[in-house]
Amino acid sequence: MGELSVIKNPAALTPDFIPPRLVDREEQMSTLKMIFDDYIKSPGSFYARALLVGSTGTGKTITSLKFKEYASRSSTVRFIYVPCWTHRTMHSAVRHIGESLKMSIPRRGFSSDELLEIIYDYLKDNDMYVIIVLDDVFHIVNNSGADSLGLLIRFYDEHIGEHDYHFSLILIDRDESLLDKLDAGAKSTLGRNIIKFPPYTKDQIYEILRDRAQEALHQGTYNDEILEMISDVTGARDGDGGRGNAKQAIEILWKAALTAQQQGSRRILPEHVRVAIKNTLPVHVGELKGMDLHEKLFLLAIVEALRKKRDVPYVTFGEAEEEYIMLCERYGLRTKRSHGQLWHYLKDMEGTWRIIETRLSGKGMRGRTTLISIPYESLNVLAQELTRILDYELAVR
Ligand SMILES: Nc1ncnc2c1ncn2[C@@H]1O[C@H](COP(=O)(O)OP(=O)(O)OP(=O)(O)O)[C@@H](O)[C@H]1O
Repeated sequence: MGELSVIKNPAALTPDFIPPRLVDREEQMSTLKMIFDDYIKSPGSFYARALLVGSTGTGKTITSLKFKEYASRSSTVRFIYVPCWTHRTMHSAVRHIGESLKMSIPRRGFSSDELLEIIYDYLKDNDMYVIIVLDDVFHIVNNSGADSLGLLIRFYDEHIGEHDYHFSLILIDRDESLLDKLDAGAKSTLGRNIIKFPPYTKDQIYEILRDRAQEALHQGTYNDEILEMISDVTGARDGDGGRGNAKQAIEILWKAALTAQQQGSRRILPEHVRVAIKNTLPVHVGELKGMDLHEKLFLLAIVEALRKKRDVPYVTFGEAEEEYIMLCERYGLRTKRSHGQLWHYLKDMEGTWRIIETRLSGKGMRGRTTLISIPYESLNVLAQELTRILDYELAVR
């Protein structure tokens, strides 16, 4: 029997894939269009420059690629994309620009400034107009210094009077600290054209995943709750840096789908997602031993309630509480914690121990109730560990 296939189009889960639609980046896209429209419609008319900033996985690269699609439709302006993690010095970046134009660039003997002049003359002689994208430009600043970038940003200061702007510039960086490293002139020009990419919220990540899953996975191999489980752990949360990264979310979806497929499952199950999350996120789950006895019991109750569901990654607070009461009885504990205390434990498990995630139920359920999931660890591993600790602690009491 052949392997059951979950993944329909693996290419759609790779970083190179360009999705048909961008989720919630209309504002950034329209600012880009505003800054560059004159350059695109009347090439050479002025020097357009923009700085795209945002933490990793917030869609800066993909937005610049979508902008390229848009601009290429309506004009003769060409794009030259420079991945600065490959071309880490100004010299290497400028060579790459020349090579993209099919120029024969001498290997030695020219500084990057001289090469840039040669490229500029070539563009002028051939009546060509380009938009240069320097992605992750901090590599160049780190290796060649901010001055070399400053010279590029103010390139036409030396060519005043020509009014023949043959290239424009899009810079991409993780934060705005770049500006402080530039000279005053470059800083003020670029500072006026900053486009910010905030981290994605849970809902935005969910939408990105839904679109991606439709492209990449067979119908019926996943459901909304699987995608929600991934958005819960990757979507931005107030005051929690490092989240809101779409790249990580897509990677988790890919790993979960692959695990499901390798295990011969027809569908992605919550346990596949847990393994994928554990392999992707640098999450440190707190030492369970440090928890209160009844907090551990309540956590085991959540684990057991989730294990009964298998296909569904969430249990309600009520279901967890019922399971907790049964567990207390099984362990012969007469004094149980109150509803309010259990609620307090829940907040602690989410905020301090970082082992659960909660969300409010959406439509389809009567009223709004708190849904609990455990995305960071396999349920079997947790159940074993908790039972071992509890058996010991209760035996020695
Ligand atoms: N708004 C979006 N809609 C659909 N897919 C998106 C969106 N934003 C990001 N993605 C996807 O998430 C992944 C990461 O996006 P991208 O590479 O553009 O991030 P980035 O901000 O450039 O990250 P880095 O700083 O690490 O280079 C890509 O696979 C991209 O297709």
